Amino acid sequence: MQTAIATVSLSGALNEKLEAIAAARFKGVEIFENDLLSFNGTPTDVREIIAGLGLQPITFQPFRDFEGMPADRRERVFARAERKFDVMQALGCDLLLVCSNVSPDSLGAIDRAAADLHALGERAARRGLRIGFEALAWGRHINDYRDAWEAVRRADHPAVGLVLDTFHILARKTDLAAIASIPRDRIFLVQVADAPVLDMDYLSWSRHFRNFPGQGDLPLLDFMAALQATGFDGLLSLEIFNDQFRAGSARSVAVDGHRALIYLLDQLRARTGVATAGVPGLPPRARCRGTAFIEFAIDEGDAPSFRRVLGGLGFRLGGIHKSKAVERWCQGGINLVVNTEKEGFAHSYNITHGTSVCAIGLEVDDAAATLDRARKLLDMPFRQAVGPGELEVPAVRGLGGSLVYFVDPKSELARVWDIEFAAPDSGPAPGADAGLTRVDHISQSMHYEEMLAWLLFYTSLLDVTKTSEQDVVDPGGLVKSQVVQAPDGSVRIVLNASQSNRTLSSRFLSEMFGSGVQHIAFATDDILQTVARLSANGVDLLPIPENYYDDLEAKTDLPPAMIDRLRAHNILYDREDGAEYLQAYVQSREDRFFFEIVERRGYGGFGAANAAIRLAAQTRFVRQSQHM
Ligand SMILES: O=C(O)c1ccc(O)c(O)c1
Ligand SMILES: [Mg+2]
Repeated sequence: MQTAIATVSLSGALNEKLEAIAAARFKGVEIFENDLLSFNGTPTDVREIIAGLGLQPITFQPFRDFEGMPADRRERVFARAERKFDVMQALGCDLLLVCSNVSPDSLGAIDRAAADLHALGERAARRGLRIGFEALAWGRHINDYRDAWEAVRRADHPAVGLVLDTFHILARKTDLAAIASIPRDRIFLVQVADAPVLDMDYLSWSRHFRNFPGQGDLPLLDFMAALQATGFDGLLSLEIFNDQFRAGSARSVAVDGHRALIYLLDQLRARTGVATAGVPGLPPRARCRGTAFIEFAIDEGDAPSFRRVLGGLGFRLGGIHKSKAVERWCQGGINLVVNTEKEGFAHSYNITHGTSVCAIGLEVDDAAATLDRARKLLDMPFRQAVGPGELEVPAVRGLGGSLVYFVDPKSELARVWDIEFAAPDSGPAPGADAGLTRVDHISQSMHYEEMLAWLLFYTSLLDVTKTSEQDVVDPGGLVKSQVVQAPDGSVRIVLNASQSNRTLSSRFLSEMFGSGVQHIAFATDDILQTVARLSANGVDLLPIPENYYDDLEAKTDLPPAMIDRLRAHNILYDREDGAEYLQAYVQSREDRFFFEIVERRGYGGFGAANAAIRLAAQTRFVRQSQHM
């Protein structure tokens, strides 16, 4: 299988797109005519750029409104095609993609389309070129791959073949059974695109909302399995019309595309047991066992107050790094790493972002295999110099340049705390343990354009599923929120983004100079006891308005004494199908990260019903603090 991507999928000028495509290690490229027309260079120049980058131009496209034109316009259409053939020969590209006619002037009948395709095939063959015919979902007469195939079959010309595009096929929910009857050498090109399920006309949906395989909701694996059954081993190309991708960085979008394709073929192998030739086998998606640690990059000036916050939350100093200015703070099964080093990764991260989470450590079944998978998915491994007596903990770059480390219970990594840390001689007197048991979830804020990329990063690497996208109302605008989580809930990561720059999520991005962890939720088995201890430790919780509790009283059958306790401690409450969720937020005076406490009583969600209340309370609180 040869992997490729269409230039239309990326931002920039043609040369920039080509460079990004080569850098992302694709072999082939579909040249979109508009990218050529707007490029300041001849087709021969483009041919040289492509060759210089080690790429192959696999298709020139699209050639529109061809088949079924009335007799008086037919010659004109062929003359137009001959001009495109000239360009293709200069480009060194042998396949012209002809998409089905959308013109109201066009005439139907498969035989007419077949005759036109045959005649075009004759002309193409004279120049050593080929024609691939594709059914657009909104084609006037041909909008179904089965009709396109019938036209190609009847054209009966070796230079005329079929182009299958998953968007057009799956958007219309076309039955896939007929793919099995298409001889594999008659399929000249397969274009893959995913998309979220949206209720809109095919053309707008296709031109603005396509995304990479795995980023949308279309049953791409069903299609791939049907295609694999034909023995197809040809060109597989991403053709993604997406407004966010066109606005993003061509280089990172191209890498995302390749990652998505590798992951798609990996899932296909897992499903059918048949590997795709030329695609390396990957270790399975990493099974998550929990959050091993969260590392904070802190400068020395901020460290005392940060330690006070941790102490107030019931954490105690559990270890001091043997050779670095790094501390381990513990409570229940939670490990927080406080890094105040003056060099190295955490230090540079702190210089750019200030006090922030610079790394997340995930416990997986097999850390080395996880890193191997990450490499094969074109994720970015991270290494820095390791001192004597230190372990090299496998890591990749995560959101906003932060790190994701992998540890496991089966290697030396399991003993990292014993190997690298010594017991503290003395430390600040700890506040009372607050009963926090584990990291419940980590919430990350990012730019809207990045969200699809990070969903793909997590879902392709880890054994996690994503929930559907939710809109949360912030006083400053809407926030899109989507969760990736392990099947057993051992790891839950909430991804937030908004297009408004006035939401808490966006203010965090500007305050922190980039995307990153905005809040961390710790779990407790008894939130009432936890908040009582926090209160005794002098920790203030975010005030929740009285109206909220009045409404809670009206809509639930909670006993008044319980409502009073929730009210007294500023605890938010949600119930779904008998399962309960209780949450409280630690006050934060800035638009920076903050902590949350949650108790789940069989509850799997994230208190979506309370999100708007909480965001309003936080916004109000930060504004008041800033005016004090
Ligand atoms: O949106 C279009 O017009 C268009 C053009 C060429 C394609 O291959 C396609 O899938 C869509
Ligand atoms: Mg297409």
